[in-house]
Amino acid sequence: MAQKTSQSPTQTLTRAEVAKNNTEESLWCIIDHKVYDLTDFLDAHPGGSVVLRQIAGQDATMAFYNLHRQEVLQKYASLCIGTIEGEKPEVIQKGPGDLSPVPYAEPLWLTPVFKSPYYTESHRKLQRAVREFVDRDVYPEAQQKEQDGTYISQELVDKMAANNLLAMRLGPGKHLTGRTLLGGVKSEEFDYFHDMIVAQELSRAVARGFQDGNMAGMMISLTAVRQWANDSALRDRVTDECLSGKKFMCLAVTEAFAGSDVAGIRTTAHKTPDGKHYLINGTKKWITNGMFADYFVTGCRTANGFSVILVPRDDNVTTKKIKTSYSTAAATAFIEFDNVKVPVNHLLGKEDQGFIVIMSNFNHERWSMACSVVRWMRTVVEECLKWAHQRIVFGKPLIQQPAIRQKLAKMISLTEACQSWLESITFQMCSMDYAQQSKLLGGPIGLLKSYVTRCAHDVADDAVNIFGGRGLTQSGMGRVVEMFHRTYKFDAILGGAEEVLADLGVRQAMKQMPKAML
Ligand code: HEM
Repeated sequence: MAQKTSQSPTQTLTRAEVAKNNTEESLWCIIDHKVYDLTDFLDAHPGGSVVLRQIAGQDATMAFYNLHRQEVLQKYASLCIGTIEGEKPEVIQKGPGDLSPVPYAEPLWLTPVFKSPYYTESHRKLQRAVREFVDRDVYPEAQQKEQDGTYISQELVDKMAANNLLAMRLGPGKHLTGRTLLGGVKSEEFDYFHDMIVAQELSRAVARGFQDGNMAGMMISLTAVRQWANDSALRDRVTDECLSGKKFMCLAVTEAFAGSDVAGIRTTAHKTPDGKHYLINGTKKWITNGMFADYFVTGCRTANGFSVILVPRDDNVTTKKIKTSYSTAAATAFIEFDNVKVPVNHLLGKEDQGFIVIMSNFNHERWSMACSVVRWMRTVVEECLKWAHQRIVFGKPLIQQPAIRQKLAKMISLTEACQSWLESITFQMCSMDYAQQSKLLGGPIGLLKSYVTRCAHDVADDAVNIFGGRGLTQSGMGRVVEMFHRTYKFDAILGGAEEVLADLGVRQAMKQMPKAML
């Protein structure tokens, strides 16, 4: 029986030496040409000690990759005691910022040799820098918060603010002036393709609740303040507070009484007799980031219509946590406004004419959601390709089953089709001003989001079938697929339900219809 020793990971060992360490007193195995000492890990192994005793002293590479994600080995790197003499690890270890070598895991413009008319070196620089930031700084916290349901840390918010990631979330505009962006990108270069890159890279933290907890509320509400505030001093102060990460903002439109049907809301804003304030009364439901928001961009009924008002939190605002099917890290709230007094300069746009504020603001929100969902679909395609490639079923890799290849073909096609349409719409956004976008792109963006989430439905469905039980399990190999299947509906409902947006798209198209019969 071999003696248990404390070895250095740089040492080389022979297969014969490993074979001698085949008992509970000293249990080694080989995974990808590296030697692991599992003796002290036997009792801690989530898969139990029996399976480890069965591979004691042997090469367990096939068995390991049939059941574990590569990241398991990174997490337990301390168990590695050396490498097999004359052999080299074959598995690719991805570092922070690296592109994936898996086919279709990256959009075509990031795939070697493939070209795109839309992206410049500036986009590539931003993509590299944001990916590295997400891998290093966002991913670890996202995973932890998704699990424990607590909110984003001030430390990460500060880091994002310092790197102008918060500012970039609002899209192109004057709020970027004078800021140096990640990758050395100049603020005047920043267009909607840069914006798309930020949205898509951030969703690579694969934590759907945290993804919304990560300032999604500000992203969809500060845009309305920037565009529609009547008081420029207020606009600039609030912008500075939010983009520096000192204050938090959310969009408070939906209610128990009205979801996508914005016209049905019951929260009221009555002017005080002196005309200096509004008194806000009512409730809001499903408000992303509402739990920690300092400002609420709130849809209200006013004397003769609907208005949007920036409401600061005070003692008359109460927020209660709502548990949804993704993590409470999203800080989703039920809100009560009980006689909240707000100065009239907090009105956004004109009184009773809030629809244009909400509707034009929706475009960027819905488009951003489409960006993230498409990236999620791609991540799921990557997960399925990796799994089908390494999972052995009926004595051969899963990918050798034609039924699985049919599913993958469909998933890849849907993802590529959605990305291409997204890029085409993004190009239109780059060449239109805000007013043109509001007038002409509400319909196409509605159709895009609606179609993308329908495709997400199909991708999620096929992915779970490919993963089997693991696609229903919140840890281990299938955890990304499980999360996508559980949460893609957020994108199908939030920001306008699938059917409502599809209908909007057709109604808007009909407005352009020539009067004459054709
Ligand atoms: C360095 C060696 C190993 C480490 C660090 C390790 C770690 C883990 C971890 C963290 C899990 C939880 C699931 C996950 O996160 O993927 C797990 C599950 C499991 N492990 Fe290991 N493991 C090792 C080697 C092995 C080997 C060699 C075998 C089999 C021969 C094995 C069999 C299993 C099984 C059967 C499960 C349950 C999987 C499931 O429910 O899908 N493990 N292991």
